[in-house]
Amino acid sequence: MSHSAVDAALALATHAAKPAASITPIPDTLSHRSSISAGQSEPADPVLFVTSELADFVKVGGLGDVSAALPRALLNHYDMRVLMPAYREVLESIWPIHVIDHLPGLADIPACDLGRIELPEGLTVYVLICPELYDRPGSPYLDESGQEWEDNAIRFGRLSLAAAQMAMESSQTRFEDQGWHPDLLHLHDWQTGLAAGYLRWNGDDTPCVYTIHNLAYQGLYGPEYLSRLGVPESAFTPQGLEFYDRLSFMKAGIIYSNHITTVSETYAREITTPAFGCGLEGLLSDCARDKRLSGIANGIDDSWDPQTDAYLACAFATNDWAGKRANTDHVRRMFRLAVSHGPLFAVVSRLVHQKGLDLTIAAAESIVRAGGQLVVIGCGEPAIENALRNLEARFPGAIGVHIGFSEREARCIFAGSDYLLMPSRFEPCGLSQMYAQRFGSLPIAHRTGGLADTIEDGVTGFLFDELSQQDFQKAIDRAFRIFGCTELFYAMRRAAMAIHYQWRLSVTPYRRLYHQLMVPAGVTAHSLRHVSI
Ligand SMILES: Nc1ncnc2c1ncn2[C@@H]1O[C@H](COP(=O)(O)OP(=O)(O)O[C@H]2O[C@H](CO)[C@@H](O)[C@H](O)[C@H]2O)[C@@H](O)[C@H]1O
Repeated sequence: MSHSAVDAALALATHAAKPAASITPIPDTLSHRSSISAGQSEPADPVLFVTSELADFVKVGGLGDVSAALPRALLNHYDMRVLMPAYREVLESIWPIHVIDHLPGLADIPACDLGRIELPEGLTVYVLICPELYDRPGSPYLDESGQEWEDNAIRFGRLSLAAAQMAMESSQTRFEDQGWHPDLLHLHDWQTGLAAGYLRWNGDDTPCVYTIHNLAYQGLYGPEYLSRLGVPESAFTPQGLEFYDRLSFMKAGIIYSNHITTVSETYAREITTPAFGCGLEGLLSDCARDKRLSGIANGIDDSWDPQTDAYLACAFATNDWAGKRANTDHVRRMFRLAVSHGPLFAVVSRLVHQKGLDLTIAAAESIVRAGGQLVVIGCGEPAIENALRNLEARFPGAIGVHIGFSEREARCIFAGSDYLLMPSRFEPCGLSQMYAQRFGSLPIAHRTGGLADTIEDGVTGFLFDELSQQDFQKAIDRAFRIFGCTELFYAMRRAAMAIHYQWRLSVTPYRRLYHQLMVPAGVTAHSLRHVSI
């Protein structure tokens, strides 16, 4: 059978769910004004992208990747700038920081300095210099022993407050950096949710887009934090940011922002249901009804290219399967695995309940018995880390585990593996499956969220419907069978490598959304009330 005949046969055999329509499609309202901005004949609209991670400095998971790529992808159309905390990794980076302003504190939130860093590709990053909150070892969210920083509410209250202070139109405190002042805030996840609240409580109507990357992390704190964070008592109601007697950063973002997005169309629908809504499904259903909720899929940046990736043992292109095999051999050596002709399965993941590692751990023995091998890189919950270490000890030479975080190793594993296991319980978008596909590793994944939208079952990977050991095992069995049919296997690889989820595709819906929300210059209805937050 020729390659194209195999491809056609595979395409016919697929049972994949096609990406469904967005629950709130963003209407095409881009006017000449935006295109003029794109052509740079008048200044592009200023947008502040507020995030707790940026892969240039620090990345815990997918948010770091998105924050590094999406603002850069939007730079052609907007004067996009990023705001983030000056963690130790930022302070110790090679990039000079120019201190440009001082932001006052509020209640228990300390005052801080605002620095500016110029990153490659013209990306300006504002950093919050507040060593007492951010200059420490550990991750942005956890201390070195894996416990949440006990002052996270204040740390991310500080980030949210800074975003609001920078956007406020108050004549007294109006922020401006050489004429730059944001006309729109793009907030990400619970760590930034209070920003929209701080604006509204001060009568400021600067538009806010709030993107949910993971609804499961909500930033919930006791009512004593109302006064500590300077949140008005009147906001502590079920219609405000109260969530079962606690203050919810996530709910603040949803309630006070103009529009909510999440990172795939399927997840946007899922979070309006009790199974995925984490208790916020009612509110999110209301948002959907009011056309305030949309799904805009993530992309992946151009550095994910097996032909140019400097981290790989051997660059390779589609059909250069010897080149791909050189990477497989390299990964086997990295993890001290035996020489083998069987398939190499991989996990590159945060080791958390969401990712269904319990299913992978339970399937590992059957993978080894069937002649496969497994490599894992990840870090997270100690119980999962220990279970994986035990697995490695039980199957030396067949299972290799690296508890840790390494971009280089992750890329080598995507390039060297045949299959990537992602039995996620839920997956807002998922980037790893897209990286794997680019590098010719076929994802085996639960049909949920962004996984359902980016994997075509039997063509660019394998999907299973029910989150059960049995269904997952069936998908793994199918992968073994395909591995034995070389032509089919290579055809799937080719199909997976051919898809490229470029950020360019996500830029258009974000532009439409920004455009819809930004009031044309000169007719802004911003409150010019004197406020001091
Ligand atoms: N030990 C390790 N070493 C090196 N790299 C590692 C690693 N562990 C994970 N990574 C990398 O971290 C990223 C993880 O991104 P994902 O999107 O797959 O999941 P995450 O749950 O973090 O993101 C959340 O936000 C993103 C962004 O919106 C959504 O796609 C996702 O569904 C949602 O859960 C990938 O780039 C992966 O390669």
